[in-house]
Amino acid sequence: MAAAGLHRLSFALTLNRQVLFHGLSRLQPASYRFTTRIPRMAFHVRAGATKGNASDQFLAKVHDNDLVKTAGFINGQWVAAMDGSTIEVNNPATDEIIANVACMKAADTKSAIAAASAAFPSWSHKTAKERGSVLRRWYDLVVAAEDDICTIMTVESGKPFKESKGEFVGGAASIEWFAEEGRRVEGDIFATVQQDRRMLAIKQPVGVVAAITPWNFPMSMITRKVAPALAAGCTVILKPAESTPLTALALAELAHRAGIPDGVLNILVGDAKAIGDTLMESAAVRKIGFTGSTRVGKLLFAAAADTVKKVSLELGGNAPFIVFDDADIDQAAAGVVSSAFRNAGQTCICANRIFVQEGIYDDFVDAVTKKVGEFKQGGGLDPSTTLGPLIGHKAVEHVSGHVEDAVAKGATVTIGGKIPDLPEPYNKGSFYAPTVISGATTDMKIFREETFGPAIPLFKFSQDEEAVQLANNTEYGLAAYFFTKDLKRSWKVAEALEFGMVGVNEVGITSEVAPFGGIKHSGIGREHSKYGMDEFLYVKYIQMGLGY
Ligand SMILES: NC(=O)c1ccc[n+]([C@@H]2O[C@H](COP(=O)([O-])OP(=O)(O)OC[C@H]3O[C@@H](n4cnc5c(N)ncnc54)[C@H](O)[C@@H]3O)[C@@H](O)[C@H]2O)c1
Ligand SMILES: O=CCCC(=O)O
Repeated sequence: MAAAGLHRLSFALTLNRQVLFHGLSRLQPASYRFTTRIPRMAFHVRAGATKGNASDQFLAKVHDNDLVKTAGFINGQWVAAMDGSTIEVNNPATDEIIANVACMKAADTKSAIAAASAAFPSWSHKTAKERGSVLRRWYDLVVAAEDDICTIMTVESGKPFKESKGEFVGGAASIEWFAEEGRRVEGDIFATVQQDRRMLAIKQPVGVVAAITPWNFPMSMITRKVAPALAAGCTVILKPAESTPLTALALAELAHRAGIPDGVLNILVGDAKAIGDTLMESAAVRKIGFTGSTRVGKLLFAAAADTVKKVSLELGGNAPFIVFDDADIDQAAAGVVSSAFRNAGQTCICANRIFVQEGIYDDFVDAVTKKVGEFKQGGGLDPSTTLGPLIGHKAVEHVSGHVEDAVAKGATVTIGGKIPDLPEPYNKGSFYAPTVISGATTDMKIFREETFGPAIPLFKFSQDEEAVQLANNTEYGLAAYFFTKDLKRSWKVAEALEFGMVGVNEVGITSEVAPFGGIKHSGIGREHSKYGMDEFLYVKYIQMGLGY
Protein backbone atom coordinates (compact mmCIF):
# COMPACT_ATOMS: atom_id res chain seq x y z
CA MET A 1 0.00 0.00 0.00
CA ALA A 2 1.97 2.97 -1.30
CA ALA A 3 -0.17 5.54 0.45
CA ALA A 4 0.63 3.94 3.76
CA GLY A 5 4.36 4.32 3.10
CA LEU A 6 4.04 7.97 2.21
CA HIS A 7 1.49 8.85 4.76
CA ARG A 8 2.48 6.73 7.68
CA LEU A 9 0.52 7.52 10.75
CA SER A 10 1.90 6.92 14.17
CA PHE A 11 0.68 7.77 17.58
CA ALA A 12 2.71 8.28 20.66
CA LEU A 13 1.72 8.35 24.25
CA THR A 14 4.07 10.73 25.93
CA LEU A 15 4.99 11.37 29.51
CA ASN A 16 7.11 14.45 30.22
CA ARG A 17 8.04 14.37 26.54
CA GLN A 18 9.61 10.95 27.00
CA VAL A 19 7.96 8.45 24.70
CA LEU A 20 6.74 5.53 26.74
CA PHE A 21 4.63 3.88 24.15
CA HIS A 22 4.99 3.99 20.43
CA GLY A 23 2.55 2.44 18.02
CA LEU A 24 3.48 2.46 14.36
CA SER A 25 1.79 1.50 11.16
CA ARG A 26 2.14 -2.05 9.96
CA LEU A 27 4.91 -1.10 7.54
CA GLN A 28 7.14 -0.50 10.49
CA PRO A 29 6.30 -3.15 13.09
CA ALA A 30 5.37 -1.76 16.46
CA SER A 31 7.76 -2.01 19.34
CA TYR A 32 5.35 -1.71 22.21
CA ARG A 33 6.43 -0.74 25.64
CA PHE A 34 3.45 -1.01 27.87
CA THR A 35 2.86 1.47 30.58
CA THR A 36 -0.14 2.03 32.71
CA ARG A 37 0.89 5.53 33.73
CA ILE A 38 -0.09 7.66 30.79
CA PRO A 39 -1.08 11.10 32.00
CA ARG A 40 -1.05 12.69 28.58
CA MET A 41 -1.68 11.42 25.11
CA ALA A 42 -0.65 12.95 21.82
CA PHE A 43 -1.15 11.90 18.25
CA HIS A 44 2.17 11.93 16.50
CA VAL A 45 1.91 12.30 12.77
CA ARG A 46 5.22 11.71 11.10
CA ALA A 47 4.97 11.67 7.32
CA GLY A 48 2.61 12.95 4.70
CA ALA A 49 2.61 16.45 6.08
CA THR A 50 2.74 18.83 3.17
CA LYS A 51 3.59 22.33 4.25
CA GLY A 52 0.57 24.44 4.96
CA ASN A 53 -2.05 21.73 4.87
CA ALA A 54 -4.07 20.43 7.77
CA SER A 55 -1.76 17.47 8.34
CA ASP A 56 1.05 19.92 8.85
CA GLN A 57 -1.01 21.84 11.37
CA PHE A 58 -1.80 18.57 13.08
CA LEU A 59 1.92 17.76 13.25
CA ALA A 60 2.77 21.17 14.64
CA LYS A 61 0.15 20.84 17.32
CA VAL A 62 1.59 17.52 18.34
CA HIS A 63 5.10 18.93 18.61
CA ASP A 64 3.70 21.61 20.89
CA ASN A 65 1.93 18.85 22.78
CA ASP A 66 -1.04 21.01 21.96
CA LEU A 67 -3.30 18.87 19.84
CA VAL A 68 -5.05 17.91 23.01
CA LYS A 69 -6.30 21.47 23.28
CA THR A 70 -7.46 21.78 19.68
CA ALA A 71 -8.97 18.48 18.70
CA GLY A 72 -11.92 19.82 16.76
CA PHE A 73 -11.84 19.34 13.02
CA ILE A 74 -13.88 21.91 11.09
CA ASN A 75 -13.62 22.71 7.39
CA GLY A 76 -10.38 20.73 7.07
CA GLN A 77 -8.66 22.57 9.93
CA TRP A 78 -7.71 21.51 13.46
CA VAL A 79 -9.28 24.09 15.72
CA ALA A 80 -9.59 24.89 19.41
CA ALA A 81 -12.91 25.56 21.11
CA MET A 82 -13.80 29.21 20.50
CA ASP A 83 -13.94 29.86 24.23
CA GLY A 84 -10.65 27.96 24.77
CA SER A 85 -12.15 25.45 27.19
CA THR A 86 -11.08 21.79 27.41
CA ILE A 87 -12.30 18.53 28.94
CA GLU A 88 -10.35 15.55 30.28
CA VAL A 89 -10.23 12.10 28.74
CA ASN A 90 -9.52 9.24 31.18
CA ASN A 91 -8.16 5.74 30.90
CA PRO A 92 -10.93 3.81 32.72
CA ALA A 93 -8.52 0.99 33.65
CA THR A 94 -6.41 3.32 35.79
CA ASP A 95 -8.52 6.47 36.14
CA GLU A 96 -5.57 8.51 34.85
CA ILE A 97 -6.03 11.49 32.56
CA ILE A 98 -4.68 10.69 29.10
CA ALA A 99 -5.71 13.87 27.27
CA ASN A 100 -7.44 17.20 27.52
CA VAL A 101 -9.48 17.90 24.41
CA ALA A 102 -11.41 20.91 23.18
CA CYS A 103 -14.78 21.41 24.81
CA MET A 104 -16.80 22.82 21.92
CA LYS A 105 -20.15 24.44 22.32
CA ALA A 106 -22.85 26.25 20.30
CA ALA A 107 -20.61 28.74 18.43
CA ASP A 108 -18.24 25.97 17.30
CA THR A 109 -21.24 23.91 16.19
CA LYS A 110 -22.58 26.77 14.08
CA SER A 111 -19.21 27.04 12.37
CA ALA A 112 -19.27 23.29 11.59
CA ILE A 113 -22.82 23.57 10.23
CA ALA A 114 -21.74 26.43 7.95
CA ALA A 115 -18.75 24.39 6.70
CA ALA A 116 -20.85 21.27 6.06
CA SER A 117 -23.53 23.32 4.27
CA ALA A 118 -20.98 25.04 2.05
CA ALA A 119 -19.35 21.72 1.14
CA PHE A 120 -22.62 19.95 0.30
CA PRO A 121 -23.23 21.19 -3.28
CA SER A 122 -19.89 20.05 -4.68
CA TRP A 123 -19.71 16.78 -2.71
CA SER A 124 -23.25 15.77 -3.62
CA HIS A 125 -22.59 16.55 -7.30
CA LYS A 126 -19.65 14.19 -7.52
CA THR A 127 -20.43 10.83 -9.06
CA ALA A 128 -20.96 7.87 -6.76
CA LYS A 129 -17.80 6.37 -8.22
CA GLU A 130 -15.75 9.46 -7.34
CA ARG A 131 -17.05 9.44 -3.76
CA GLY A 132 -16.50 5.69 -3.55
CA SER A 133 -12.86 6.07 -4.60
CA VAL A 134 -12.19 8.61 -1.84
CA LEU A 135 -13.88 6.35 0.71
CA ARG A 136 -11.82 3.44 -0.52
CA ARG A 137 -8.63 5.50 0.05
CA TRP A 138 -9.87 6.29 3.56
CA TYR A 139 -10.41 2.57 4.15
CA ASP A 140 -6.87 1.76 2.94
CA LEU A 141 -5.31 4.36 5.25
CA VAL A 142 -7.42 3.18 8.19
CA VAL A 143 -6.33 -0.42 7.59
CA ALA A 144 -2.69 0.69 7.46
CA ALA A 145 -3.11 2.33 10.87
CA GLU A 146 -4.84 -0.66 12.49
CA ASP A 147 -2.57 -1.10 15.51
CA ASP A 148 -2.48 2.63 16.23
CA ILE A 149 -6.25 2.92 16.16
CA CYS A 150 -6.73 -0.21 18.28
CA THR A 151 -4.27 1.14 20.84
CA ILE A 152 -6.12 4.42 21.10
CA MET A 153 -9.45 2.60 21.43
CA THR A 154 -8.09 0.41 24.19
CA VAL A 155 -6.58 3.26 26.16
CA GLU A 156 -9.63 5.52 26.00
CA SER A 157 -12.39 2.91 26.33
CA GLY A 158 -10.67 0.22 28.41
CA LYS A 159 -11.54 -2.69 26.13
CA PRO A 160 -8.86 -5.38 25.77
CA PHE A 161 -6.64 -4.93 22.70
CA LYS A 162 -8.03 -8.13 21.15
CA GLU A 163 -11.55 -6.72 21.40
CA SER A 164 -10.38 -3.45 19.87
CA LYS A 165 -9.09 -5.53 16.96
CA GLY A 166 -12.52 -7.13 16.64
CA GLU A 167 -14.20 -3.73 16.61
CA PHE A 168 -11.62 -2.46 14.14
CA VAL A 169 -12.38 -5.22 11.63
CA GLY A 170 -16.11 -4.43 11.73
CA GLY A 171 -15.54 -0.67 11.74
CA ALA A 172 -13.24 -0.77 8.73
CA ALA A 173 -15.59 -3.16 6.91
CA SER A 174 -18.35 -0.53 7.13
CA ILE A 175 -16.18 1.94 5.19
CA GLU A 176 -15.30 -0.66 2.57
CA TRP A 177 -18.91 -1.82 2.19
CA PHE A 178 -20.38 1.66 1.73
CA ALA A 179 -17.55 2.73 -0.60
CA GLU A 180 -18.94 0.02 -2.89
CA GLU A 181 -22.63 0.32 -2.02
CA GLY A 182 -22.82 3.98 -3.09
CA ARG A 183 -22.70 2.86 -6.70
CA ARG A 184 -25.74 0.65 -6.24
CA VAL A 185 -28.19 3.41 -5.28
CA GLU A 186 -31.00 2.92 -7.77
CA GLY A 187 -34.34 4.53 -8.57
CA ASP A 188 -37.56 3.24 -10.23
CA ILE A 189 -39.54 3.79 -13.38
CA PHE A 190 -43.27 3.19 -12.92
CA ALA A 191 -45.68 1.85 -15.51
CA THR A 192 -47.41 4.90 -16.89
CA VAL A 193 -51.15 5.44 -16.43
CA GLN A 194 -51.37 8.15 -19.12
CA GLN A 195 -49.87 7.94 -22.60
CA ASP A 196 -48.41 11.44 -22.43
CA ARG A 197 -46.68 11.07 -19.07
CA ARG A 198 -43.74 9.18 -17.64
CA MET A 199 -43.21 8.63 -13.93
CA LEU A 200 -40.01 7.82 -12.14
CA ALA A 201 -38.28 8.07 -8.77
CA ILE A 202 -34.68 8.98 -8.08
CA LYS A 203 -32.77 8.97 -4.78
CA GLN A 204 -30.85 12.03 -3.61
CA PRO A 205 -28.70 12.77 -0.55
CA VAL A 206 -30.65 14.26 2.35
CA GLY A 207 -28.11 17.06 2.95
CA VAL A 208 -26.09 17.90 6.06
CA VAL A 209 -26.07 14.97 8.52
CA ALA A 210 -25.44 15.14 12.27
CA ALA A 211 -23.98 11.92 13.70
CA ILE A 212 -23.78 11.43 17.47
CA THR A 213 -22.04 8.34 18.80
CA PRO A 214 -21.42 6.55 22.14
CA TRP A 215 -18.23 5.53 23.93
CA ASN A 216 -18.71 1.76 23.93
CA PHE A 217 -17.62 1.33 20.28
CA PRO A 218 -15.43 4.39 19.61
CA MET A 219 -14.75 3.43 15.99
CA SER A 220 -17.49 1.22 14.58
CA MET A 221 -20.44 3.38 15.66
CA ILE A 222 -18.79 6.21 13.69
CA THR A 223 -17.94 4.40 10.47
CA ARG A 224 -21.37 2.81 10.12
CA LYS A 225 -22.90 6.32 10.00
CA VAL A 226 -20.21 8.44 8.36
CA ALA A 227 -19.40 6.02 5.51
CA PRO A 228 -22.97 5.64 4.18
CA ALA A 229 -23.66 9.35 4.64
CA LEU A 230 -20.57 10.30 2.60
CA ALA A 231 -21.22 7.58 0.00
CA ALA A 232 -24.76 8.91 -0.45
CA GLY A 233 -23.42 12.45 -1.09
CA CYS A 234 -24.19 13.98 2.31
CA THR A 235 -21.77 16.07 4.36
CA VAL A 236 -21.33 15.21 8.04
CA ILE A 237 -20.88 16.77 11.46
CA LEU A 238 -19.80 14.06 13.87
CA LYS A 239 -19.96 14.39 17.63
CA PRO A 240 -18.22 11.43 19.27
CA ALA A 241 -18.71 10.63 22.95
CA GLU A 242 -16.75 12.97 25.22
CA SER A 243 -15.11 10.02 26.99
CA THR A 244 -13.72 8.48 23.75
CA PRO A 245 -13.00 11.28 21.24
CA LEU A 246 -9.44 10.27 20.31
CA THR A 247 -10.36 7.43 17.96
CA ALA A 248 -12.69 9.81 16.11
CA LEU A 249 -9.90 12.36 15.72
CA ALA A 250 -7.55 9.74 14.28
CA LEU A 251 -10.25 8.75 11.79
CA ALA A 252 -10.67 12.41 10.82
CA GLU A 253 -6.97 12.83 10.15
CA LEU A 254 -6.98 9.74 7.93
CA ALA A 255 -10.12 10.92 6.12
CA HIS A 256 -8.39 14.23 5.40
CA ARG A 257 -5.33 12.44 4.02
CA ALA A 258 -7.57 10.25 1.89
CA GLY A 259 -8.80 13.36 0.12
CA ILE A 260 -12.18 13.90 1.72
CA PRO A 261 -12.63 17.61 0.89
CA ASP A 262 -12.71 20.38 3.48
CA GLY A 263 -16.07 20.70 5.21
CA VAL A 264 -17.33 17.29 4.09
CA LEU A 265 -16.45 15.64 7.42
CA ASN A 266 -16.34 17.82 10.55
CA ILE A 267 -15.76 16.66 14.13
CA LEU A 268 -16.98 18.43 17.24
CA VAL A 269 -15.76 17.29 20.63
CA GLY A 270 -17.19 18.68 23.82
CA ASP A 271 -20.37 19.80 25.52
CA ALA A 272 -22.98 17.25 24.47
CA LYS A 273 -26.03 19.34 25.27
CA ALA A 274 -24.79 22.58 23.70
CA ILE A 275 -23.62 20.80 20.54
CA GLY A 276 -26.72 18.59 20.41
CA ASP A 277 -29.18 21.46 20.88
CA THR A 278 -27.49 23.57 18.20
CA LEU A 279 -27.47 20.71 15.72
CA MET A 280 -31.11 19.89 16.39
CA GLU A 281 -32.28 23.51 16.14
CA SER A 282 -30.56 24.07 12.80
CA ALA A 283 -32.79 23.90 9.75
CA ALA A 284 -29.66 23.22 7.66
CA VAL A 285 -29.12 19.86 9.39
CA ARG A 286 -31.47 17.48 7.57
CA LYS A 287 -30.75 14.20 9.32
CA ILE A 288 -29.72 12.95 12.75
CA GLY A 289 -28.08 9.54 13.06
CA PHE A 290 -27.73 8.68 16.76
CA THR A 291 -26.44 5.73 18.74
CA GLY A 292 -26.70 5.87 22.51
CA SER A 293 -29.10 5.60 25.40
CA THR A 294 -32.85 5.45 24.98
CA ARG A 295 -33.15 8.51 27.25
CA VAL A 296 -31.04 10.77 25.02
CA GLY A 297 -32.46 9.20 21.85
CA LYS A 298 -35.97 10.22 22.89
CA LEU A 299 -34.81 13.80 23.56
CA LEU A 300 -33.27 13.99 20.09
CA PHE A 301 -36.34 12.41 18.49
CA ALA A 302 -38.54 15.09 20.05
CA ALA A 303 -36.10 17.86 19.11
CA ALA A 304 -35.97 16.67 15.50
CA ALA A 305 -39.70 17.31 15.13
CA ASP A 306 -39.31 21.06 15.02
CA THR A 307 -37.32 21.07 11.79
CA VAL A 308 -38.73 17.67 10.66
CA LYS A 309 -35.34 16.01 10.28
CA LYS A 310 -34.92 12.47 9.03
CA VAL A 311 -34.04 10.36 12.07
CA SER A 312 -32.37 7.06 12.79
CA LEU A 313 -31.91 5.96 16.38
CA GLU A 314 -29.89 3.01 17.65
CA LEU A 315 -30.77 2.87 21.34
CA GLY A 316 -30.56 0.65 24.40
CA GLY A 317 -31.26 -3.07 24.55
CA ASN A 318 -32.24 -5.72 27.09
CA ALA A 319 -31.49 -8.83 25.09
CA PRO A 320 -33.03 -12.17 26.06
CA PHE A 321 -31.05 -15.37 25.56
CA ILE A 322 -33.19 -18.52 25.64
CA VAL A 323 -31.61 -21.94 26.15
CA PHE A 324 -34.01 -24.77 25.29
CA ASP A 325 -33.49 -28.21 26.81
CA ASP A 326 -32.38 -29.75 23.49
CA ALA A 327 -29.53 -27.24 23.10
CA ASP A 328 -25.88 -28.23 23.31
CA ILE A 329 -25.11 -26.98 26.83
CA ASP A 330 -21.43 -26.24 26.21
CA GLN A 331 -22.11 -24.33 23.00
CA ALA A 332 -24.95 -22.38 24.57
CA ALA A 333 -22.85 -21.57 27.67
CA ALA A 334 -19.99 -20.38 25.44
CA GLY A 335 -22.51 -18.28 23.49
CA VAL A 336 -23.94 -16.67 26.63
CA VAL A 337 -20.53 -15.83 28.03
CA SER A 338 -19.16 -14.45 24.77
CA SER A 339 -22.25 -12.29 24.21
CA ALA A 340 -22.90 -11.13 27.78
CA PHE A 341 -19.30 -10.27 28.68
CA ARG A 342 -18.29 -8.68 25.36
CA ASN A 343 -16.79 -5.27 26.11
CA ALA A 344 -17.31 -6.07 29.83
CA GLY A 345 -21.06 -6.29 29.18
CA GLN A 346 -21.19 -2.81 27.64
CA THR A 347 -22.60 -3.74 24.25
CA CYS A 348 -26.10 -2.79 23.19
CA ILE A 349 -26.71 -6.34 21.96
CA CYS A 350 -25.18 -8.11 25.00
CA ALA A 351 -27.27 -11.01 26.34
CA ASN A 352 -28.85 -9.38 29.40
CA ARG A 353 -31.49 -11.89 30.59
CA ILE A 354 -30.81 -15.61 30.30
CA PHE A 355 -33.85 -17.93 30.26
CA VAL A 356 -32.98 -21.59 30.77
CA GLN A 357 -35.42 -24.52 30.47
CA GLU A 358 -35.91 -26.23 33.83
CA GLY A 359 -34.49 -29.68 32.90
CA ILE A 360 -31.02 -28.28 32.19
CA TYR A 361 -31.05 -25.26 34.51
CA ASP A 362 -28.64 -26.49 37.21
CA ASP A 363 -26.14 -27.93 34.69
CA PHE A 364 -26.27 -24.70 32.73
CA VAL A 365 -25.64 -22.52 35.79
CA ASP A 366 -22.57 -24.68 36.56
CA ALA A 367 -21.27 -24.51 32.97
CA VAL A 368 -21.64 -20.71 32.77
CA THR A 369 -20.13 -20.15 36.23
CA LYS A 370 -17.10 -22.26 35.29
CA LYS A 371 -16.54 -20.33 32.07
CA VAL A 372 -16.93 -16.95 33.77
CA GLY A 373 -14.28 -18.02 36.29
CA GLU A 374 -11.74 -18.05 33.43
CA PHE A 375 -11.79 -14.27 32.85
CA LYS A 376 -8.72 -12.23 33.77
CA GLN A 377 -9.31 -8.56 34.50
CA GLY A 378 -6.75 -5.81 33.99
CA GLY A 379 -5.47 -3.16 31.58
CA GLY A 380 -6.37 -3.68 27.94
CA LEU A 381 -2.81 -3.37 26.60
CA ASP A 382 -1.71 -6.33 28.72
CA PRO A 383 -2.14 -9.32 26.35
CA SER A 384 -3.27 -11.60 29.19
CA THR A 385 -6.32 -9.41 29.96
CA THR A 386 -9.63 -10.85 28.79
CA LEU A 387 -12.05 -8.51 30.59
CA GLY A 388 -11.60 -4.76 30.86
CA PRO A 389 -13.08 -2.10 33.13
CA LEU A 390 -16.43 -0.35 32.87
CA ILE A 391 -16.38 3.14 31.39
CA GLY A 392 -16.49 4.84 34.80
CA HIS A 393 -17.24 4.54 38.50
CA LYS A 394 -20.91 5.47 38.01
CA ALA A 395 -21.29 2.45 35.73
CA VAL A 396 -19.82 0.24 38.48
CA GLU A 397 -22.43 1.59 40.91
CA HIS A 398 -25.19 0.85 38.39
CA VAL A 399 -24.11 -2.78 37.95
CA SER A 400 -23.55 -3.38 41.65
CA GLY A 401 -27.00 -1.84 42.29
CA HIS A 402 -28.55 -4.45 39.98
CA VAL A 403 -26.69 -7.27 41.72
CA GLU A 404 -27.57 -6.06 45.23
CA ASP A 405 -31.23 -5.65 44.27
CA ALA A 406 -31.30 -9.23 42.89
CA VAL A 407 -29.68 -10.65 46.03
CA ALA A 408 -32.08 -8.71 48.27
CA LYS A 409 -34.96 -10.28 46.33
CA GLY A 410 -33.68 -13.85 46.80
CA ALA A 411 -31.15 -14.52 44.01
CA THR A 412 -27.79 -16.27 44.55
CA VAL A 413 -24.44 -15.01 43.27
CA THR A 414 -22.55 -18.08 41.99
CA ILE A 415 -19.42 -16.07 41.09
CA GLY A 416 -18.35 -12.42 41.34
CA GLY A 417 -20.78 -9.95 42.86
CA LYS A 418 -18.13 -7.50 44.03
CA ILE A 419 -15.47 -5.01 43.08
CA PRO A 420 -12.38 -7.15 42.42
CA ASP A 421 -9.08 -6.82 44.27
CA LEU A 422 -6.69 -5.75 41.51
CA PRO A 423 -3.08 -4.61 41.87
CA GLU A 424 -1.89 -1.01 41.30
CA PRO A 425 -2.78 0.90 39.16
CA TYR A 426 -5.94 -1.04 38.28
CA ASN A 427 -7.21 -0.71 41.84
CA LYS A 428 -8.16 2.84 40.78
CA GLY A 429 -9.90 1.68 37.62
CA SER A 430 -13.64 1.13 37.28
CA PHE A 431 -13.75 -2.66 37.45
CA TYR A 432 -16.55 -4.97 38.54
CA ALA A 433 -15.98 -8.72 38.86
CA PRO A 434 -17.71 -10.90 36.23
CA THR A 435 -20.88 -12.07 37.92
CA VAL A 436 -23.44 -14.85 37.52
CA ILE A 437 -26.78 -14.73 39.34
CA SER A 438 -28.99 -17.81 39.65
CA GLY A 439 -32.58 -17.92 40.85
CA ALA A 440 -33.39 -14.60 39.16
CA THR A 441 -37.03 -13.46 39.01
CA THR A 442 -39.01 -10.89 37.04
CA ASP A 443 -39.47 -8.47 39.94
CA MET A 444 -35.73 -7.67 39.87
CA LYS A 445 -34.23 -4.54 38.27
CA ILE A 446 -31.89 -6.78 36.31
CA PHE A 447 -34.93 -8.18 34.46
CA ARG A 448 -36.37 -4.81 33.47
CA GLU A 449 -33.33 -2.57 32.91
CA GLU A 450 -30.26 -2.72 30.70
CA THR A 451 -27.41 -3.71 33.08
CA PHE A 452 -24.59 -2.66 30.71
CA GLY A 453 -21.97 -4.45 32.75
CA PRO A 454 -20.49 -7.90 33.46
CA ALA A 455 -23.39 -9.43 35.42
CA ILE A 456 -25.92 -11.94 34.08
CA PRO A 457 -29.10 -13.26 35.67
CA LEU A 458 -30.35 -16.80 34.91
CA PHE A 459 -34.13 -17.31 34.97
CA LYS A 460 -35.88 -20.70 34.87
CA PHE A 461 -38.81 -21.51 32.52
CA SER A 462 -40.75 -24.63 31.60
CA GLN A 463 -42.76 -24.10 28.34
CA ASP A 464 -41.67 -22.53 25.03
CA GLU A 465 -44.52 -20.00 25.09
CA GLU A 466 -43.49 -18.92 28.57
CA ALA A 467 -39.91 -18.27 27.38
CA VAL A 468 -41.11 -16.15 24.46
CA GLN A 469 -43.51 -14.24 26.69
CA LEU A 470 -40.72 -13.54 29.22
CA ALA A 471 -38.32 -12.51 26.44
CA ASN A 472 -40.87 -10.09 24.94
CA ASN A 473 -41.77 -8.66 28.35
CA THR A 474 -39.56 -5.58 27.97
CA GLU A 475 -39.90 -2.14 26.45
CA TYR A 476 -36.73 -2.82 24.43
CA GLY A 477 -36.51 -4.67 21.12
CA LEU A 478 -32.94 -4.71 19.84
CA ALA A 479 -31.40 -8.21 19.78
CA ALA A 480 -32.53 -11.66 21.01
CA TYR A 481 -30.85 -15.05 20.96
CA PHE A 482 -31.88 -18.67 21.46
CA PHE A 483 -30.23 -22.06 21.25
CA THR A 484 -32.11 -25.20 20.11
CA LYS A 485 -31.59 -28.04 17.66
CA ASP A 486 -35.28 -28.21 16.70
CA LEU A 487 -36.03 -26.68 13.28
CA LYS A 488 -39.75 -26.15 13.83
CA ARG A 489 -39.10 -24.48 17.18
CA SER A 490 -36.42 -22.29 15.54
CA TRP A 491 -38.86 -20.80 13.05
CA LYS A 492 -41.71 -20.40 15.56
CA VAL A 493 -39.56 -18.69 18.18
CA ALA A 494 -37.61 -16.51 15.70
CA GLU A 495 -40.90 -15.19 14.30
CA ALA A 496 -42.49 -14.68 17.72
CA LEU A 497 -39.64 -12.66 19.24
CA GLU A 498 -40.36 -8.91 19.14
CA PHE A 499 -36.82 -7.78 18.35
CA GLY A 500 -35.04 -6.22 15.36
CA MET A 501 -32.34 -8.94 15.28
CA VAL A 502 -32.42 -12.61 16.28
CA GLY A 503 -29.46 -14.97 16.62
CA VAL A 504 -30.37 -18.68 16.41
CA ASN A 505 -27.55 -20.87 17.77
CA GLU A 506 -25.26 -17.89 17.08
CA VAL A 507 -24.26 -14.71 18.90
CA GLY A 508 -21.94 -12.98 16.41
CA ILE A 509 -24.79 -11.33 14.53
CA THR A 510 -23.22 -8.00 13.52
CA SER A 511 -22.15 -7.68 9.90
CA GLU A 512 -21.80 -4.85 7.41
CA VAL A 513 -23.97 -6.78 4.94
CA ALA A 514 -26.95 -7.29 7.29
CA PRO A 515 -29.42 -4.73 8.70
CA PHE A 516 -28.61 -3.69 12.29
CA GLY A 517 -31.25 -2.02 14.43
CA GLY A 518 -34.11 -2.32 16.86
CA ILE A 519 -37.84 -1.84 17.37
CA LYS A 520 -39.90 -0.47 20.30
CA HIS A 521 -37.75 1.68 22.63
CA SER A 522 -34.56 0.35 21.01
CA GLY A 523 -34.89 2.67 18.07
CA ILE A 524 -35.91 3.21 14.48
CA GLY A 525 -34.01 2.85 11.23
CA ARG A 526 -31.28 0.44 10.23
CA GLU A 527 -27.51 0.64 9.89
CA HIS A 528 -25.37 -1.43 7.50
CA SER A 529 -26.59 -3.32 4.41
CA LYS A 530 -28.59 -1.74 1.58
CA TYR A 531 -31.07 -0.45 4.18
CA GLY A 532 -28.30 1.51 5.90
CA MET A 533 -27.75 3.55 2.73
CA ASP A 534 -31.44 4.49 2.42
CA GLU A 535 -31.25 6.29 5.78
CA PHE A 536 -29.20 9.04 4.07
CA LEU A 537 -31.29 9.38 0.91
CA TYR A 538 -34.70 10.69 0.08
CA VAL A 539 -36.90 9.57 -2.78
CA LYS A 540 -37.82 12.18 -5.36
CA TYR A 541 -40.73 11.43 -7.68
CA ILE A 542 -40.47 13.04 -11.11
CA GLN A 543 -43.29 13.17 -13.64
CA MET A 544 -42.41 14.00 -17.25
CA GLY A 545 -45.20 15.40 -19.39
CA LEU A 546 -44.77 14.56 -23.07
CA GLY A 547 -47.85 16.42 -24.32
CA TYR A 548 -46.43 19.94 -24.64
N1 LIG B 1 -28.60 0.22 19.40
C1 LIG B 1 -27.31 0.36 19.16
O1 LIG B 1 -26.81 0.13 18.05
C2 LIG B 1 -26.39 0.80 20.26
C3 LIG B 1 -25.01 0.69 20.08
C4 LIG B 1 -24.16 1.12 21.10
C5 LIG B 1 -24.68 1.65 22.28
N2 LIG B 1 -26.02 1.74 22.42
C6 LIG B 1 -26.58 2.23 23.67
O2 LIG B 1 -25.84 3.37 24.11
C7 LIG B 1 -25.88 3.46 25.53
C8 LIG B 1 -24.49 3.69 26.05
O3 LIG B 1 -23.91 4.78 25.44
P1 LIG B 1 -23.78 6.22 26.16
O4 LIG B 1 -23.79 6.08 27.63
O5 LIG B 1 -22.64 6.91 25.52
O6 LIG B 1 -25.15 6.88 25.74
P2 LIG B 1 -25.57 8.41 25.88
O7 LIG B 1 -26.95 8.48 25.33
O8 LIG B 1 -25.33 8.94 27.23
O9 LIG B 1 -24.54 9.16 24.93
C9 LIG B 1 -24.48 8.89 23.54
C10 LIG B 1 -24.01 10.14 22.82
O10 LIG B 1 -24.99 11.16 23.00
C11 LIG B 1 -24.37 12.33 23.49
N3 LIG B 1 -25.34 13.09 24.27
C12 LIG B 1 -25.63 12.99 25.59
N4 LIG B 1 -26.58 13.89 25.91
C13 LIG B 1 -26.90 14.56 24.77
C14 LIG B 1 -27.81 15.60 24.45
N5 LIG B 1 -28.62 16.15 25.37
N6 LIG B 1 -27.88 16.03 23.17
C15 LIG B 1 -27.08 15.49 22.22
N7 LIG B 1 -26.19 14.50 22.46
C16 LIG B 1 -26.11 14.03 23.72
C17 LIG B 1 -23.17 11.82 24.27
O11 LIG B 1 -22.22 12.83 24.43
C18 LIG B 1 -22.70 10.71 23.36
O12 LIG B 1 -21.96 11.23 22.29
C19 LIG B 1 -26.47 2.16 26.00
O13 LIG B 1 -27.81 2.36 26.33
C20 LIG B 1 -26.37 1.25 24.76
O14 LIG B 1 -27.30 0.20 24.70
C21 LIG B 1 -26.89 1.34 21.45
O1 LIG C 1 -23.13 -1.72 21.06
C1 LIG C 1 -23.55 -2.00 19.95
C2 LIG C 1 -22.76 -2.46 18.76
C3 LIG C 1 -22.58 -3.90 18.75
C4 LIG C 1 -21.96 -4.45 17.51
O2 LIG C 1 -21.57 -3.72 16.58
O3 LIG C 1 -21.89 -5.69 17.45
